[in-house]
Amino acid sequence: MFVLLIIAGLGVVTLLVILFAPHIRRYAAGGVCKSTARLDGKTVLITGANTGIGKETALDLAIRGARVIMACRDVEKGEEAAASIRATYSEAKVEVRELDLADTCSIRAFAQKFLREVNHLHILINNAGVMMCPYTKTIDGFEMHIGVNHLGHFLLTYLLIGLLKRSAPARIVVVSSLAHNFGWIRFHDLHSQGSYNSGLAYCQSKLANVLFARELARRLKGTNVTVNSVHPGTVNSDLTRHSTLMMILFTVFSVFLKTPQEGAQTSIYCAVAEELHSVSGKHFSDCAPAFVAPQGRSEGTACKLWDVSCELLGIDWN
Ligand SMILES: NC(=O)C1=CN([C@@H]2O[C@H](COP(=O)(O)OP(=O)(O)OC[C@H]3O[C@@H](n4cnc5c(N)ncnc54)[C@H](OP(=O)(O)O)[C@@H]3O)[C@@H](O)[C@H]2O)C=CC1
Ligand SMILES: CC1=C(/C=C/C(C)=C/C=C/C(C)=C/C=O)C(C)(C)CCC1
Repeated sequence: MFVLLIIAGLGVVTLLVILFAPHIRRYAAGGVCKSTARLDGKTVLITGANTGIGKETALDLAIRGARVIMACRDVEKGEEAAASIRATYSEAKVEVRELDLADTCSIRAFAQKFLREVNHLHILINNAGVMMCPYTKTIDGFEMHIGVNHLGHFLLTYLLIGLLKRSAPARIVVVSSLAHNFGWIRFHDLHSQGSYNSGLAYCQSKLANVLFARELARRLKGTNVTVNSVHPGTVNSDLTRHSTLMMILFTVFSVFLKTPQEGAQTSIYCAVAEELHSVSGKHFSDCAPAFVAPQGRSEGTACKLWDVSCELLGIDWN
């Protein structure tokens, strides 16, 4: 009897989901960037642009007329993505360059070539990310989440900040997550050598993204280079590739999740919206200002993280 009731309940829920699917989809899609701003003559750099949110961001900004440089660790995958963008929009000015954020030599080589060959950079989107991977270290010995999601982008931004300032007005968008709410910066064990939890390591790195954006905004005051962080929403992308459970959940509940195109809206909004021209150091979700957890608002933590990041990367960024 009990089993029959459960089966009947599940049946009713499934039927309701099917019936209301269009409404659920519309609600799940979240905010849309309504700006029609053109980017002709502007240069954009997007990390992790071969798939998911990064690829959709690249497509949108290319349609607005920008020259879009897609920084990808796998050039072959990057070229496939660029080809599919060109297939959608034949005039897209997209190009692929190799960048592995898990290797500081690759980041330095990328930046060196970039500075030699590209004269302007108006929009930098720090989008690439890994989530819940098994314990791994980057080439330089950093735990993978903090290494790629935070330190890799920190170094990249440091190397390109001069160009961004010279190209001002310029914008930096840091793709963080709601997951920053559940993170702490574990200064005593930043690389999780004592204990490792893949979920918490991801949350720590996403909190680091929020703190980096706020601290960088403070330091960039008066330069006409702004920086904001973003939560894209819960997006059905390859991000779940390291967690079978998340992959199953995201597939089963896909109707409730954003598509990568919907997930790209807030990044696009922060990159182009006219009303944000002088807004800096803020966090956005669904193309609107969003809540930042108390640990993401701590100036002391942001400052300490900045110093620790410089020390780990062997750079002097004041
Ligand atoms: N999907 C979601 O629900 C949410 C996503 N986010 C954030 O959005 C951003 C984009 O994620 P999403 O599009 O969903 O995920 P995807 O997994 O689809 O895309 C991640 C991108 O990052 C790239 N990447 C991973 N490691 C490296 C590296 N070492 N060097 C260079 N590039 C790398 C991937 O390249 P490759 O394909 O070669 O692995 C891929 O292009 C991430 O920062 C993520 O944390 C935040 C909240 C929710
Ligand atoms: C609990 C739960 C879900 C929600 C998952 C969420 C909310 C995931 C958020 C992931 C983020 C924010 C990742 C990147 O930063 C699903 C899948 C709807 C299925 C039903 C159970």
